[in-house]
Amino acid sequence: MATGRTHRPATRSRGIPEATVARLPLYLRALTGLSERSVPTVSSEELAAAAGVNSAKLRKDFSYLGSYGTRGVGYDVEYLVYQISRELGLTQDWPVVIVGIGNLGAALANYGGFASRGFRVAALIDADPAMAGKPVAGIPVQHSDELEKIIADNGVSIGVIATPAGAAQPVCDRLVAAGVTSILNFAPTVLTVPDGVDVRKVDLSIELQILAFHEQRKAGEHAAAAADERKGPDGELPAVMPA
Ligand SMILES: NC(=O)c1ccc[n+]([C@@H]2O[C@H](COP(=O)([O-])OP(=O)(O)OC[C@H]3O[C@@H](n4cnc5c(N)ncnc54)[C@H](O)[C@@H]3O)[C@@H](O)[C@H]2O)c1
Repeated sequence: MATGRTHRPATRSRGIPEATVARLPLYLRALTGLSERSVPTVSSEELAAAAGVNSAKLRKDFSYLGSYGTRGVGYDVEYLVYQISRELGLTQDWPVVIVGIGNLGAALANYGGFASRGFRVAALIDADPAMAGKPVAGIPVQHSDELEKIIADNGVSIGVIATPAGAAQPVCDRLVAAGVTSILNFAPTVLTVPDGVDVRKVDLSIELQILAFHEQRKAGEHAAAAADERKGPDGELPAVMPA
């Protein structure tokens, strides 16, 4: 679901292209499913289909990891899970703070998928004094006055912004000044950050707008096909249109 870009050159320092990095989570998700079903090995074709990626691209991506699989056997699922997790930095625990604990922030706090992927929700922060101390997903919300201290105390480098759009840039500035170097932004605004800070944005409404575009195009194609069917063999529309 993540969209938007990371403010980084196309190739990362260790020589893995950014496009490959973006596909690693897709492979990991597919491999985790295989691992849960105790599948020991997988061919590049099977894994590519499960990840929704072209198999030649997958083999190229895995060559950057130094993983070539065994002819006739395929890739060792557990080893690939480990390799990709290590490459993505998921073999260590990442403390994350969520700022803005409204509808979305609370839903994110309750999302079990963070912890299972190595992201620990270290703190929930909100500017509303009435929320301070109230538990959400078992974690007491802390007031945003404490933001800098919370970041320092927990060694947080990843911040999630779920505030209204107008608050997102000032919140981002404070997070960055406090030492956060990666931001996942859900607020519908473009954030400005200094070099060395990565921002990814998630915007479901943009995804829906893209689907709406495709729906509109499909509807246009269907209408054109129906009009073609109504045309006679000479390409002329019949004199009386069907009701
Ligand atoms: N990316 C997406 O797909 C997506 C989906 C839904 C909502 N959103 C966006 O997420 C944001 C939150 O939506 P919501 O429905 O949860 O809103 P909400 O009004 O329920 O919650 C916003 C919370 O942010 C807090 N807040 C405001 N200013 C703050 C600040 N300076 N510091 C800390 N906390 C602050 C408020 O007290 C409130 O609790 C909005 O910007 C919304 O547009 C994005």
